[in-house]
Amino acid sequence: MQTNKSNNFLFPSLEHQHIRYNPLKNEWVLVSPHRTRRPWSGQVEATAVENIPEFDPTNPLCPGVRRSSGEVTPNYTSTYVFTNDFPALLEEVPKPPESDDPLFQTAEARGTCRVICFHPKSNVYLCTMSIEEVKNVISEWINQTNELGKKYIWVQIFENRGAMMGCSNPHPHCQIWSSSFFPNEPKAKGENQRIYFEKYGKPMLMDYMEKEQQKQERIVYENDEWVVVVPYWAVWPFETMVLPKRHILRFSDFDEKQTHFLADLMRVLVAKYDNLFKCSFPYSMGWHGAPTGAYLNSDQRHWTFHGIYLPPLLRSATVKKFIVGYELLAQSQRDLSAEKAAAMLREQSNTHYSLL
Ligand SMILES: O=C1CCN([C@@H]2O[C@H](COP(=O)(O)O)[C@@H](O)[C@H]2O)C(=O)N1
Repeated sequence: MQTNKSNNFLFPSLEHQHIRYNPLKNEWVLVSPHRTRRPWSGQVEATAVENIPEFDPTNPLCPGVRRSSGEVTPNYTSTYVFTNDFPALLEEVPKPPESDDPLFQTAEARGTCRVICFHPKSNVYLCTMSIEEVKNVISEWINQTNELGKKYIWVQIFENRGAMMGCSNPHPHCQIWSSSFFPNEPKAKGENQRIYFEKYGKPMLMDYMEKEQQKQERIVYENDEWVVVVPYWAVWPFETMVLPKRHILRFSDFDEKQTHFLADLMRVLVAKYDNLFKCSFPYSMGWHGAPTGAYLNSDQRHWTFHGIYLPPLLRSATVKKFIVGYELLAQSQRDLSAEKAAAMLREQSNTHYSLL
């Protein structure tokens, strides 16, 4: 069996097109590194103005301001959680009618949606908050997962950062949507991790993390407890995945060290992202772990808790990748290789440019 090095010599995957397999999703992505030389004459977005005030008396996520529900946001001093006034899921709804037509199936969808404010000030963010303040956010994520996970099989924590991601409010915050049904993305990941575990006897993402540490080709940053890579099968140019060095299934498995070092990693990762193009790097991010609710009493050892960052920027603060055309009709495609994207992020300072 040829070693990876000789394969790279015979087929330098940083130069020639090829497809890469994503074992988590059981999908392939087309990689066309030769295309990075093409001239760019596409759309350019205006960069967001970054003069966010510390307090906005009209922003309902700020302490003391009235929300759409009529409730007044308290003068919170750390994190603050409230039920979304415009939720996509409600807790109590009538069941939809059964159907025996295989082409017209409906099923029940119950849940609850919450908003978590990271900090009382609007002009701070994870990369400029103290590590203790970021640990408060992680502790809130653990609390919410424990509470909502008792009732719902899926608790999706996610953050849309920046207007480019449709974020409707500049105050540092994220959302939680918990549901009575198992959403498509994590359900597919769970199935592929189970198949791998049954075949190889180890959790897929723990094997993957160990091999990425041996290869040292796509690591962006690591500390005592976590490693962040641009995954071998990444789709978005600077997509990253956060992996634990000790096997855990969910937020509820965290110990103090994992909380501390995840806070460290998140501050460094966002600083690197923002340093790349000297802007507040837009992204959607979230966490996937073993399902909860009824699944809490079943064997979920095939799962590995991990984080996903999905940023759209491609070449500058104003040039983004579009998932359109071939990528919607055929399959995902990227030009910049995962290895080059990882090197570009790795080379960035661990300290946010606004603090340098
Ligand atoms: O008074 C308000 C303002 C915003 N919100 C909610 O805050 C959320 C802000 O999150 P986004 O910026 O990701 O859209 C959004 O889902 C919106 O519904 C309230 O629940 N009440």
